[in-house]
Amino acid sequence: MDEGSAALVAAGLGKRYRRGWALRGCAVAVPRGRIAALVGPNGAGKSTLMALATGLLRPTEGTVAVRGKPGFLAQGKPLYQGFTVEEVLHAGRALNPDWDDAYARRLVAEAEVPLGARIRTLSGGQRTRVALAVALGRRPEVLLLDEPLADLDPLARQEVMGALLAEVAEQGTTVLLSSHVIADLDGICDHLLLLSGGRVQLAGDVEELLAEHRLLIGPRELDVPAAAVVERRETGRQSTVLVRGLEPPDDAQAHEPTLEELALGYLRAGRTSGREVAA
Ligand SMILES: Nc1ncnc2c1ncn2[C@@H]1O[C@H](COP(=O)(O)OP(=O)(O)OP(=O)(O)O)[C@@H](O)[C@H]1O
Repeated sequence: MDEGSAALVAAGLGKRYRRGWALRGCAVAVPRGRIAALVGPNGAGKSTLMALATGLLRPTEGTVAVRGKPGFLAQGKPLYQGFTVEEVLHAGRALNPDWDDAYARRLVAEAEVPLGARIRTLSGGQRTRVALAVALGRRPEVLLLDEPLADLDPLARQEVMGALLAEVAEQGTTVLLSSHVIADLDGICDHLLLLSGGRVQLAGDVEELLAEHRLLIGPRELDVPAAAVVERRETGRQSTVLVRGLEPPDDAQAHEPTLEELALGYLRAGRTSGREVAA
């Protein structure tokens, strides 16, 4: 990876809370203009990485840098519940010297959210669209979104992602987006950062990663070189094996994994090999 062109870079990054390490030895390089998926199970360190990148937390060791004007949408979309949408936009303008009011208002109008409505009366999807308008109103170059899709129904998730994609494609914004629903990120994210137990388990260009892997389905006794196996499961008389950099054997069906199959394979493998960071 060429770190020189990266918009978000971390080296040897670690964060220790009183209970132990939440993140350790993380090397990250998200290339400029990419939409990067930040994926991992509960407690993997995703929010911690976001908070370190935005400067809300200080690293215990190592470094992290955002190269460009940052924008951040924290988990839970913190907007004042008693404010109207108009008041939220007003606060955005008052707090940010480089606020683009026309742009933020256009995004709210596109979401068909009434300006006079109080935040607490909005649906989850509408609230997310307002929170995104506030985050984008600053015209960030690097946008960090911590689970923006949580609590949204599938239709609202699609709408929010569509709106976000249209904006960042137009502006060339770099995005780091965390989500538990990996299927939502398929076809949208072109870079993957997979965290597990506070470590980076897999990172890189999504298309390249998918092309390097195959999901094999074959007989239980399917013979695959151990070095190529990422994860292997046996059900009944069948083996399902995720492999990297291997010409599929003749007695197996092979297909390129989806982003979800790839990520789940690595996450399950990480769980069983006990690579967690000691607390
Ligand atoms: N303020 C804190 N004090 C102590 N421990 C913390 C704190 N914040 C997070 N942790 C711990 O650090 C680890 C990583 O947490 P983090 O919130 O970064 O994970 P996450 O991947 O965002 O999880 P989730 O998917 O559940 O949101 C967890 O073990 C968590 O308990």
